[in-house]
Order: sequence, then structure tokens, then C-alpha cells
Amino acid sequence: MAQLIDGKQLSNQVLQEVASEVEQLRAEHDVVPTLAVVLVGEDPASQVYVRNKVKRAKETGMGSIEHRLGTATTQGDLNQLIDQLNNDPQVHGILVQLPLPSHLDEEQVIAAINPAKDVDGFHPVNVGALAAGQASLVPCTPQGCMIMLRQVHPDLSGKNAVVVGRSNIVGKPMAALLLQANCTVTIAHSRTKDIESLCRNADIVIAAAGRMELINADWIRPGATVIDVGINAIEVDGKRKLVGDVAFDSVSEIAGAITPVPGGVGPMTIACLLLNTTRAARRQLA
Ligand SMILES: NC(=O)C1=CN([C@@H]2O[C@H](COP(=O)(O)OP(=O)(O)OC[C@H]3O[C@@H](n4cnc5c(N)ncnc54)[C@H](OP(=O)(O)O)[C@@H]3O)[C@@H](O)[C@H]2O)C=CC1
Ligand SMILES: Nc1nc(=O)c2c([nH]1)NC[C@@H]1CN(c3ccc(C(=O)N[C@@H](CCC(=O)O)C(=O)O)cc3)C=[N+]21
Repeated sequence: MAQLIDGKQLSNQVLQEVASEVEQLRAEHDVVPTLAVVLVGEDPASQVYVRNKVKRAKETGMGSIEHRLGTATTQGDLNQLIDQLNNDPQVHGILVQLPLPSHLDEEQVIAAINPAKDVDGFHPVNVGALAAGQASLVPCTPQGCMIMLRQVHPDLSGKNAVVVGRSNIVGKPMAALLLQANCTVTIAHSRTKDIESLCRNADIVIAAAGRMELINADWIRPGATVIDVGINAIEVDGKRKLVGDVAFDSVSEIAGAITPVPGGVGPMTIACLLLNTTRAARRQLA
């Protein structure tokens, strides 16, 4: 049986570090690191995530501000709010929950955020810094995945890693971080040929396709490390249940280590978001 990488427990460790950094910023600089979360529209999944983020932020002693805007919000309204948050010295981190309703331009919204407050790490300035291997605000989900991987592989050098998915929020930054850690990285996506044998050759598989149980035991080399980023909501006996992109039961019999869903990458993502907020606050002191 594979070793279970417990994201819930690991995230609590990260959150403890965040809490002590929050305390230090308060005691030494009279600053309360504060995260502003912007949610546009009524998407129920997004509402759950936003609630969790705000709850965890409060637990660490951090400040948090929630802006809930109706589905009818215009680009102008949203740009105006971001402008206000950019210029508010009490706000250190800004997160606009994605996806936005289809009449809004995500790229334009992300570009409007002050890069120093872009705790998602999605602004082109931060994307560029990551690609160039410079310190920056690193996207939360890939950052969380790296912390989980380090539990199993303190040295990632020379490992074959396959990232399934090439989105701007998960796949691409994930590949950049693995490359920085000296892995040999393959990025697979919906047009990739023979993805199964690519995965079977990997020491590390990062599943971020958003396809329920896409990856089964036949795809995994015995002993490999499997990080499941996927969050897919299904209904079982009328109840909402979350499953990943990995068929957990079969893969956990083959893999060396695996992350569960829920209780894996999700909680780590939130912990890294709050970690980024303290980093942003620290940098804004200067
Ligand atoms: N745990 C967490 O904190 C987070 C979880 N998520 C979850 O992770 C998953 C991915 O999210 P995100 O990156 O935003 O999703 P996107 O839909 O933006 O990207 C999915 C990627 O997977 C690829 N893909 C889709 N189907 C296949 C397939 N059958 N074989 C190979 N590749 C495939 C797509 O390829 P192509 O580009 O060719 O279309 C695309 O690059 C989702 O389930 C999401 O809910 C996301 C963010 C945070
Ligand atoms: N600007 C922006 N930044 C994001 O980082 C971002 C986003 N938009 N949009 C949506 C995705 C998804 N995402 C998750 C975060 C936490 C959990 C999480 O905590 N999951 C829990 C379960 C939560 C539940 O019960 O639903 C777990 O896996 O254990 C999941 C998914 C961040 N995203």
C-alpha cells in the first residue's frame, strides 16, 4: 500500500508557520496581513472555496475582506474595485476567484491587479518571474504540491515527472517548479499521444486534468509518487462527494505515495495562499 501524503495535516503545519509570521508582523511592524477575496456570481463551488479561505485566514490571525458581487457586475465595476484594493494600504493580498462569469475578461482582470498583491501568482509579471527562475509570488496549488512532494523526495533532482494538464493556474506553473527542482518534466494534455505510457515511465505523476478518475493503476509505475490535484464533484446516493483525477483505490495499491481527495492538495492550496499573503505583506513593508 502506498504512503498517504496527508494534506490536511501538512497544511496545519504550514498554517502554524503562517500564524507565527502574522504575529511577528503585528508585534514588530504593527501590520495585520490582510487578504481581500473577490467573488463574482453565484457559483456554489466557488462559494465553498471562498468560505474556506476566509475561515482559515481568520484562524491564523490574518485580516480578511470579502467582496461578493452579483452576476450583473460589469468589467468597469470590477476594475474599479481592484483599483481600490490596489491602493488600499491595509490590503496586502488580492484574489479574484476564478472562473468569472463569461461576460467578464479574466485576462484583463488579472492584469489589473498590482503584481505585489497578486497572491495567486497569476499576473504576467509573476508568471514571467517564475519562468525566469526568480523569486516571486508562486501560484498556490503548485506550491502546495511541491511541499507534498518534498515529504517523499527531499531531493527531486533527476526524477522523471509528468504533469497531466497545461492550464495557467496549475499545469504550467507546476511544470516550472519541477524544472526548477531539476526534474525532467513532461507536460501532457488532451492532444498528447499515448499519455498512458508516458505516465508509466514517470517517477512522479501530477494529475491536473479535471477528469474524474482518468488515471488508473495501469498508468502508474510501481512505487511512483502520485499527486492528485483534480477536484470533481459527483453525487452518490443523493449526496455531494469529491473525487480526484486518480482512481484512488486501485492506484494506491501500486503507487509508492499518493495524495487523497479530499484532504490532499486542496487544503495545501489554501495554506499556501495565506503564506503568500504574509510574504506579500512583508515585501510591502519596504
Ligand atoms: N486542489 C486544488 O487546490 C485545485 C484543484 N483544481 C482542480 O484541478 C483540475 C484541473 O484544474 P485546471 O487546471 O484549472 O483545469 P483546466 O480545465 O483549465 O485544464 C485542464 C487541463 O487538463 C487537460 N486535459 C483534459 N482532459 C484531458 C485528458 N483526457 N487527457 C489529458 N489531458 C487532459 C486539458 O488539456 P487541453 O489544454 O488540451 O485542453 C487542460 O490542459 C480540476 O479538477 C480543478 O477543479 C484546480 C485548482 C486548484
Ligand atoms: N483565483 C483563484 N485561485 C485559486 O486558487 C482557485 C480559483 N481561483 N478557483 C478555483 C480553484 C479551486 N481551488 C481549490 C481550493 C481549495 C480546495 C479545497 O480546500 N478542497 C478541500 C475540500 C473542499 C470541499 O469540501 O469542497 C479538499 O480537497 O479537501 C479546493 C479547490 C482553488 N482555486
